[in-house]
Amino acid sequence: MSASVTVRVPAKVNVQLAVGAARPDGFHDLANVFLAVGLYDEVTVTPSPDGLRVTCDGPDAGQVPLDRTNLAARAAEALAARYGRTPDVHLHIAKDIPVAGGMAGGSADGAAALLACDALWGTHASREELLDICAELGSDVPFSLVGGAALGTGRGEKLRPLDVGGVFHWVFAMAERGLSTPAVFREFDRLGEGTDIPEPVASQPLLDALAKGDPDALAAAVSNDLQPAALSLFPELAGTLAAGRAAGALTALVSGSGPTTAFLARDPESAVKVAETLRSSGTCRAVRTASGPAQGATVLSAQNRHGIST
Ligand SMILES: C[C@](O)(CO)[C@H](O)COP(=O)(O)OP(=O)(O)OC[C@H]1O[C@@H](n2ccc(N)nc2=O)[C@H](O)[C@@H]1O
Ligand SMILES: Nc1ncnc2c1ncn2[C@@H]1O[C@H](COP(=O)(O)OP(=O)(O)OP(=O)(O)O)[C@@H](O)[C@H]1O
Repeated sequence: MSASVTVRVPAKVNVQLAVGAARPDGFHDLANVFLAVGLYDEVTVTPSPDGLRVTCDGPDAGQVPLDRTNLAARAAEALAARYGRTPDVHLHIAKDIPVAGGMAGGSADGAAALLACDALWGTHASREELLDICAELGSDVPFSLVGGAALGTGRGEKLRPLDVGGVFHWVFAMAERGLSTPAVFREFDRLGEGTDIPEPVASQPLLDALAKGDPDALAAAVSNDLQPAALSLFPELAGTLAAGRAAGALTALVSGSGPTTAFLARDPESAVKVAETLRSSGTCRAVRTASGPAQGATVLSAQNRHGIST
């Protein structure tokens, strides 16, 4: 049995986020087109005789809960419960995905911890079982496991993989503070009060643009129904979006529930230019470039108790 397993897991951007009316259970039906992008967390799991423990390093580590509310801890507990064992592991998160940024950072850690514990414990859960546990943990977690590009329906957990015909180059601007996902959905409900909210449907031009790998067509088709709600709670984001557009981005949008803003560039050179301009614009905390699609949660290395890679 391995004594340490490391899993790498990507962030996501939603290139389409169509949101329906609130359901009786409080969730919203979505047509959620996910694209995984190359900003990664790594979760390393090792046996811990003293019980479950979480540690974290990285620029945003101070904002990550280290108790049992951490999605990585919840994933380890969920897998252990299914297989009738104790979740006696140390989970270390090397965090590079912004926290509370709308890029599914916590969800990514949940998916990574699940895959890592499955490998460490040799539980050999089926893909379906892993996806079931992911869906219990959160709406974005199944996609973090799968990666690539996918259409999420239901609350976002029912996935259909999508073809992507090329690499898309993105710039991400991190905001000065986070936004709470439930608060953004609540604001969406408030803004929509008294209006007819249509059923969420995936955009065919958008799916075609992804399949062709055509950045201009994708730029013309992206949409995010949560953007007005995110802007209402965080009006300064309008300035960041405008700065990126003025810098030559093909399009600018809020990533998921925000407040990270996403800018599509035609090529890597143009992404670097947009990133430089945004960095000096004074409208954001930090700027990163990343391309997608990126691979979902992947076991990077496993070591036995003698420290030998297996
Ligand atoms: C905004 C997105 O990131 C887009 O991918 C997701 O829809 C949010 O996914 P997530 O963070 O995994 O969300 P969950 O942990 O499942 O739910 C957190 C909260 O967000 C709201 N929520 C989430 C998903 C959904 N389809 N409808 C909702 O209304 C609910 O208030 C819920 O209590
Ligand atoms: N492993 C984790 N990493 C970061 N935050 C976590 C983690 N586990 C739980 N959380 C909690 O979840 C909250 C949201 O963090 P997260 O980074 O997942 O937001 P997000 O990227 O906006 O999520 P999403 O895009 O899925 O809506 C944090 O404020 C934190 O309290």
